[in-house]
Amino acid sequence: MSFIAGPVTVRTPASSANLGPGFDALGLALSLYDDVTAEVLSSGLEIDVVGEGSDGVPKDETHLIVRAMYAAFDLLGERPSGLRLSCINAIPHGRGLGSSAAAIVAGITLANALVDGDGLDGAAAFQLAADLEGHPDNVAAAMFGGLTIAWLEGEAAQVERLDSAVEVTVFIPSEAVSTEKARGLLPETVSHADASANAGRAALLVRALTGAPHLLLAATEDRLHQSYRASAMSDSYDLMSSLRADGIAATISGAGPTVLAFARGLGDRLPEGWALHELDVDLEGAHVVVT
Ligand SMILES: Nc1ncnc2c1ncn2[C@@H]1O[C@H](COP(=O)(O)OP(=O)(O)OP(=O)(O)O)[C@@H](O)[C@H]1O
Ligand SMILES: N[C@@H](CCO)C(=O)O
Repeated sequence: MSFIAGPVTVRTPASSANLGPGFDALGLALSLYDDVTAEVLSSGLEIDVVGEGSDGVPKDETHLIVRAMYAAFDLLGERPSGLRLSCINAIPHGRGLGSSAAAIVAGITLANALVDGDGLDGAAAFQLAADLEGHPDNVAAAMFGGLTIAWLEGEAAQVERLDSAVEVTVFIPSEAVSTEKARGLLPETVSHADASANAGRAALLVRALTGAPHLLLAATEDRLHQSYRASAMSDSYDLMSSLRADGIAATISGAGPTVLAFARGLGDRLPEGWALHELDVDLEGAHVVVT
């Protein structure tokens, strides 16, 4: 196997998972991006990070993008002799906007682009991303763009992708909550009534997000995860509840603590010290940037 020298740049979108009732299944790609450039070196590993996470992420082989690249190269049969990575990050870490999924998908997409010949096909790339992330919802949206419905057939990750044109505002608190911590707050079992309520709302949500926005408030009602996680993100839970009480469809984005609202013009609801972005749905997913 051989490699091209590069450099190659990959752009990967942020994503919001769950969207209320679609826990671990629904994902929406958002117009906030990380750009990562990689090139092959004769030896060594050089990593430069600008923007989100620049102070926190490791600059060695434990860097998540490098781990994903190596995992893809290992499936393909060989790693390059050395690598240089340059990351320009806009997706905040540990906020529920799919930063880890974007890093994993960027790494796999870059590895494919640096191989001189056939890389992993779409199904193999998605399976690897879902295995590395541990659940498929964010990686589906980051890889394919749009609105994604992901599920598992045994261990095999599956995805169905739809277009969506909803407008979104995200409210991002300054403090992170790790996905690991937020998942640890979930109960082992839930009631049949709660499970069936979520199944109905999740079905309705797919319709609401693909051309029936008047259904969004009802369709984003959740009983499976948001209330269980409220203790780790009480300001976010309060903001989401107050937006919903005013008729605005709002959810906790992914594992939180970002609040996502399907509306615009909400600047007056922004808590002090938080950041706000008005975003569109990204329809492209991760892709090589052609210059
Ligand atoms: N661009 C990146 N480069 C390197 N490491 C990253 C990058 N993005 C995320 N990570 C790693 O992933 C961690 C955040 O992952 P985590 O799953 O907790 O949150 P998230 O992906 O931002 O949120 P969510 O999964 O709820 O959408 C970071 O602390 C960092 O270790
Ligand atoms: N579905 C996941 C998304 C975060 O990665 C969760 O809520 O834990």
